[in-house]
Amino acid sequence: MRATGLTKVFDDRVAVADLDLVVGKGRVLGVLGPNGSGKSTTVRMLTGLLRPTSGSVELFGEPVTPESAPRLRARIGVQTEANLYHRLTVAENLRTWGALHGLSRSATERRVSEVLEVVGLSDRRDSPVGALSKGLRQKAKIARALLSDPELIFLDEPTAGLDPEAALDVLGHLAKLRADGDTTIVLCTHQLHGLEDLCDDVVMLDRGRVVAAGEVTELVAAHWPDREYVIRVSEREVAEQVVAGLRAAGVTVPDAESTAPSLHDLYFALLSGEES
Ligand SMILES: Nc1ncnc2c1ncn2[C@@H]1O[C@H](COP(=O)(O)OP(=O)(O)OP(=O)(O)O)[C@@H](O)[C@H]1O
Repeated sequence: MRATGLTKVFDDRVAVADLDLVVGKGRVLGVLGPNGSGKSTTVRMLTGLLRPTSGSVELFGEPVTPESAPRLRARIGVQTEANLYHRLTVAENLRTWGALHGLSRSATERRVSEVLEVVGLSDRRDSPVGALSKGLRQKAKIARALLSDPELIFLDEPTAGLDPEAALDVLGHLAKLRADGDTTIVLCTHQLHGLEDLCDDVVMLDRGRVVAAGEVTELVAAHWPDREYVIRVSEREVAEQVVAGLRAAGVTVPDAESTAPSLHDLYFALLSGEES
């Protein structure tokens, strides 16, 4: 997937400005940013739901146009497309989705079992969706996005409203999905916990503009070029002696207790003006 110069202006409000993006096959891209930064608008343009004011999108090597969009959209999985039917069971919801996507009955049955296994929901396949917790419902939506075995899936806030444990569980299942195959995943979120282990690449948006884009480890390292070294010792006095020895030898040790910055630190440094 590739986006070039992607821009969306609503009336006189610039929602997304001149966004360039490439997502390689099998990679996980996190689109990050605070409320109103342009994440949903970006995803709606990438999935062919919203026409950009200017710029272009390519899916599977083909330009997205009003004519090609429906055909290309059939090849991607989108988590938020429609609500689940609360009175139907998880499996019945997925069967309905399979029929909508033209899957045969036997293919649907096979995929229902496979995707429920992937998201860890097999034991709730016969529960009505209305009886599921929010976290399990999110998993059911992710299962639905995976049903037609798409090469590319878009997830919008897959951990929204979940407690930290449920959020990590959902992210863990996505990480497994990444490890198992070559599904490309684009996910929008402003919840950073656990994201570092899942995303290969990130784009950080602020008021529609890209403030950072690239590989997570490279971005963090580029923002803090000074390397930090951790000396692990079991006693504090030993650490103090090491630091005192280094200082006596003329080495500058500014902070003996600092820890490595993370994606979380980078996010707040870039988007809230906080520096660690
Ligand atoms: N249909 C629309 N008409 C007018 N303005 C819009 C429309 N959709 C989005 N916007 C504006 O574009 C900007 C970006 O909105 P967008 O929903 O893409 O942000 P977001 O990062 O997804 O936010 P959130 O995290 O709250 O979902 C906002 O200022 C929003 O008010």
